[in-house]
Amino acid sequence: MSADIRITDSSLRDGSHAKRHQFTVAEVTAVVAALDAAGVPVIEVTHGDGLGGSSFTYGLSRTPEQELIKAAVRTAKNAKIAFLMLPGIGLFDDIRAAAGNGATVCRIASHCTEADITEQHFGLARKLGLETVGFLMMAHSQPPLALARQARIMADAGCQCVYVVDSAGALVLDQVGDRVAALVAELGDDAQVGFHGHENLGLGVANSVLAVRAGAKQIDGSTRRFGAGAGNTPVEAFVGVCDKLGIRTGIDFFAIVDAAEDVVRPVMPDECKLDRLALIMGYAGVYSSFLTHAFTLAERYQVSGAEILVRAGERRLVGGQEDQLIDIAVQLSNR
Ligand SMILES: CC[C@H](O)CC(=O)C(=O)O
Ligand SMILES: [Mn+2]
Repeated sequence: MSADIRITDSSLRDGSHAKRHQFTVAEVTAVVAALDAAGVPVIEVTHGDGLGGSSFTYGLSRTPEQELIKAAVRTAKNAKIAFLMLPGIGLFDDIRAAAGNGATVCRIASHCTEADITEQHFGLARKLGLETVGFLMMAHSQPPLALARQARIMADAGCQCVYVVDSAGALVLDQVGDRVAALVAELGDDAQVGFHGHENLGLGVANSVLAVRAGAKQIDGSTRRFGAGAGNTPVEAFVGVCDKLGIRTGIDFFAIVDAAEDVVRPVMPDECKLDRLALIMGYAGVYSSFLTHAFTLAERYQVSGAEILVRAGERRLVGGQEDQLIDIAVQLSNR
């Protein structure tokens, strides 16, 4: 069946944050088999913070991510396997290794004002024959035209689809449509536009529909919302909504619903909940992957996780500044 949009499932990458990076080969194999059978066209597999993310700062992986990528490639019959990398966390050699292990979609992420740090990485990925996707993270923090200018930098560097990434789950409805439309107008036929949503204000599906209406051709989600914060746009709900709206995804609704319940849920440590901390992240515009760090620090320093996140929002912290969460927790405990 041909599709109007392409969905990338990020459960095995964004979900890695919620899993504290403890995936096993058996879990990845089971999830990839189920998603592939349901018709998911692209499955992302990497440490939550991308290639090279396994570290004290971001959390050590249980299984080397290249082993997980190999298992995913071995298992998928039709789906392409994607990986994420953040320049400075991962290195060129990590991209080469992922390509050598059979991944074919290279997703390079930067904070949404810093697209120029991705230029060399897109160049390398294209040289290796990889399909390229760019992530403009924390997209709520910049207005549409500023984002579009950053998208142009990525497209000129060889990126084939630039994503508006709502890392904090802070964007609300038209704020998504306006940003996607600005990128579509800027990029024209030079690159597609995508949208990556988080559920922190409960809007992942609605925001993704507005992204499609504004011209997005690629949409991210995670089955059972298995992602950072309150999780990502739930793929199974989004597929059901698309079916009803006549937007073809190529994914079988009943098969993805079964995969969510029978295969993905058992791999998750807990449901990704729309609870107090997740809501605060969406409201205050805080990077979703800070959630597990806030939990750990709240316990270690006997302070409020909610207050850590509110202060992180006030400081306008971006991905990569996880160590400042420690500073906030220490200040709160000395108070
Ligand atoms: C650390 C990378 C980050 O989790 C990428 C992403 O999914 C987002 O910004 O939402
Ligand atoms: Mn995310």
